[in-house]
Amino acid sequence: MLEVRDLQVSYGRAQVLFGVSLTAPAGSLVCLMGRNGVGKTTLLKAIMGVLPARSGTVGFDGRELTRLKVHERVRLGLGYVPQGHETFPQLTVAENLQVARETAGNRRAGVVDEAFDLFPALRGLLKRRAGFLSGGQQQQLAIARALVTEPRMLLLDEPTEGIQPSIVREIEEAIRQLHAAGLTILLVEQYLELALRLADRFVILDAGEVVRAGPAGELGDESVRRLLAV
Ligand SMILES: Nc1ncnc2c1ncn2[C@@H]1O[C@H](COP(=O)(O)OP(=O)(O)OP(=O)(O)O)[C@@H](O)[C@H]1O
Repeated sequence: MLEVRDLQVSYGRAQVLFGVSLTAPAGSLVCLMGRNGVGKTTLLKAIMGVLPARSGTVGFDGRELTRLKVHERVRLGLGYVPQGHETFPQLTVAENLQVARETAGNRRAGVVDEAFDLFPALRGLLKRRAGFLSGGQQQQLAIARALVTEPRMLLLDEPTEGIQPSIVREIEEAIRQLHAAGLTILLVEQYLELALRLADRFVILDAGEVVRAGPAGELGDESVRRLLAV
């Protein structure tokens, strides 16, 4: 279970998160939503330790993570797929996965194969440099890269953004399978229909604060749609 309490985050003097609290129960899929620029990416980065929290706490499975470094959070079970995937373009698919496995200190050999079960197309691209893959394939590689660290929780930042529809469907199916397998997932997703199909719960941010949270069934409410309308 992930427990974020009263998190405040700033870029220099510009405060972006103003006391955000949210809970993702073990095994749940929580959709983090909100208009552009409200702080969704900032929240994920602060949960991972990519950005420091000014105050507040991040707890995971009973441990306080707030002062730990990114790689320590990875070793404790958090996996992260950043917005725009951020794969290493000069490295091959195999090397991208190898780097992640080493960072996490994971020696189990079968783990890469399991990631390919989810995205079989990547198996034939092992020697291709990531920079030469399509955007959708790079996104799949980024998810596979997070999975080889064997996380218990996955943070996914808009994995379907700007991706061709056929691969969006594959990514949606992969997320569904990971959720069904028991992974806890925090998914940033702008597309309401996708959130309705995947989420158990949702949290909406607006101007760096949580303005609404609840079970996914409420996502269809007019009042929720209004919070998301541009
Ligand atoms: N490195 C940075 N330095 C200063 N301000 C930043 C930086 N990154 C983001 N911001 C600002 O912080 C606010 C929140 O940005 P953030 O990327 O977290 O929002 P978001 O909800 O993820 O948006 P989007 O849906 O567009 O990805 C925005 O006003 C943005 O301009």
